[in-house]
Amino acid sequence: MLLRNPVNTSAGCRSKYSAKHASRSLTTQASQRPLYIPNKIDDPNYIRIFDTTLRDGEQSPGATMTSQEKLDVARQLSKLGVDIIEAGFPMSSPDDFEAVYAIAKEVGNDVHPDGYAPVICGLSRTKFQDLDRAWDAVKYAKYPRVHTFLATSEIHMKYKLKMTPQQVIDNAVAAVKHLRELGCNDIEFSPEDAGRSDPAFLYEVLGAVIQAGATTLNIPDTTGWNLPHEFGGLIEKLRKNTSGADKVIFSTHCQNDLGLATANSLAGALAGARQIECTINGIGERAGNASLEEIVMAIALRGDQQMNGLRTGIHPVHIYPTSKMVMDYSGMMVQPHKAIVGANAFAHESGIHQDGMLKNRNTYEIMTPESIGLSRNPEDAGIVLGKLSGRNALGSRLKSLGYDLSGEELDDVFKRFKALAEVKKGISDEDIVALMSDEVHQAQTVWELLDLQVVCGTMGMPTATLQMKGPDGITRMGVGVGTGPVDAAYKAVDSLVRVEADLIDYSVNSVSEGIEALATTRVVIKPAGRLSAVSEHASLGKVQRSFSGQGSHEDIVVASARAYTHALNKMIGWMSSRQSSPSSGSKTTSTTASSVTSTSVRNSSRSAPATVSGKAVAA
Ligand SMILES: CC(=O)SCCNC(=O)CCNC(=O)[C@H](O)C(C)(C)COP(=O)(O)OP(=O)(O)OC[C@H]1O[C@@H](n2cnc3c(N)ncnc32)[C@H](O)[C@@H]1OP(=O)(O)O
Ligand SMILES: CC(C)C(=O)C(=O)O
Ligand SMILES: [Mg+2]
Repeated sequence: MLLRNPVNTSAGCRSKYSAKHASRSLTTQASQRPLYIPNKIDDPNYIRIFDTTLRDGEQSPGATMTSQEKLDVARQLSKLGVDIIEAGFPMSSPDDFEAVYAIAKEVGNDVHPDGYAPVICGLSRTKFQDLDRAWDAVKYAKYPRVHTFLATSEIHMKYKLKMTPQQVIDNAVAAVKHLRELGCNDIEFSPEDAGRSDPAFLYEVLGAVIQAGATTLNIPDTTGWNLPHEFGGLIEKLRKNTSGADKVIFSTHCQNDLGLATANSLAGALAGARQIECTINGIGERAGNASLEEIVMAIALRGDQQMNGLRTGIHPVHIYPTSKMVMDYSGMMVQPHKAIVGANAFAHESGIHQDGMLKNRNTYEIMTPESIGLSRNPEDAGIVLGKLSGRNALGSRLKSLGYDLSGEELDDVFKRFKALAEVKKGISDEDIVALMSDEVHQAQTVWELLDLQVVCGTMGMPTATLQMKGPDGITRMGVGVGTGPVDAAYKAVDSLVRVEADLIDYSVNSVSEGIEALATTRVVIKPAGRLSAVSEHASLGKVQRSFSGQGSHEDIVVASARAYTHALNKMIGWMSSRQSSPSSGSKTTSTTASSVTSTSVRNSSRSAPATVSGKAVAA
């Protein structure tokens, strides 16, 4: 239940959904928002953005939000600058009534310094009881609106409503008149399933509701059936043939069943619609609705050139924080390649694109991430290193990590980078640093893992027993008890090898498919202790020391133990070379390949969660 007098949050208050960057060029659009008059807009190029995330968006299966969450989203939509917030369907439940009511009272009266306050709208069937409830929920807003609808397609009238076309006209007109009698002067009417309705019948229904007092006519393509030219054509025909069309605003409401919701909405706007109904992240019934961020950015970026100067009052810099909030609250995560707000929308993985991005960001980005409120490290240009990356991208990342390489040196690291990227999906900075360490010291076999047996399950602590051949050629047996099977195996290795190491990174990839897939495990370790982590290299200067190891096996624990042993061997080899080098002096630890049995074991990161393809698992 919501408080009747919710605390008003100040516009300047920062939360985790606040935009970190301001976009100069794109925010100025919003400053000339025309004065709100329900049935007309003084600027012929101005498109009203009607956000229905809290109504149609909430109709996405599983996306219901609490009334408190709806209020938070409404506040955020007001920051974003949407013209109309459809806050819910008040008749649907007491909780939804309360949410719409609270949003109307608070957000609907939060007048911004430029005079803007969002219109707060509630949806209603044509039944008087619903209409009364909707009006009661919104009427305290500065600009209240009720949106009523009735289906007009043959199939809906006949099978769903069981009404004749004349009954549909009569009910629609009665609903609009009833709203007028209640004192509502901002009335939206939707002929549901207009996209599959007979246009001639639509002229009749729409003409009748205009006469009864409707101010906005919303044309829903309820089943996402229309193609862009078809939907644009429908808007054009309706504007031309409906009596009184010039006295109202036409609106689009496009569902996304064929993935055409954004294209259809823009086609509608080009044909004269001046309100677009959409949702954050495109959530909504079935395949969703037209996505607000796509529409707004298409108009912001191409409105001048391709849409005769169309514009909106949205502040794009709040798009990303709003998208994130809606994902968090609704539980509906967008796919990585979702336009504008997907995780990959500003990421570049292939070498040719990365090279272009490093030379000029306009080569592959049509907007900046900052313009939609997404912060990105300015140095990395969204570059994600992987199997398809090239030398320029790797060189640039190395540079940002402190290694200035070119020519043969870069070629060398690049070869090993490609080999690693074949088996590991995400290449982290730790991996790159380890590759550099690998270059300055290649592994030699000091300790060899011969056999490993792990006992684990829900009864008792996981225990590992193993056999390893040491630097002296003698085979020894080690035992370890750990929090998980991998931890136990590492403790067993430690019990024999006895060097101080911190585990920095652990990852597992399966390199073949199926239940018997081969697991490739990769670990990155560094010598424990501050001094031993850095040394000088003739051509590279100061080099951060870390050592990677890789191991493959059908058994993930064996693969992990092999990887760890491999990394330890590299580290031991490096330590012994430091000890024998006259320049290494006091920086080296006392541990060498020949003294490994006398040093104590410390591994501060061992209990940290390890990752399997990016997800946390107990090692
Ligand atoms: C295209 C759209 O997105 S439309 C909006 C869809 N959103 C929702 O439905 C969410 C909210 N809905 C609800 O909570 C419930 O459906 C309620 C409270 C509105 C109605 O619940 P109930 O009274 O139990 O009816 P129920 O949902 O089972 O059936 C809908 C009834 O409304 C009728 N109806 C459908 N649309 C309309 C309309 N626009 N105007 C009048 N009646 C309508 C149907 O014909 C059906 O009537 P019947 O009971 O005589 O057969
Ligand atoms: C209520 C109406 C506008 C709707 O959501 C639809 O037809 O898709
Ligand atoms: Mg809809």
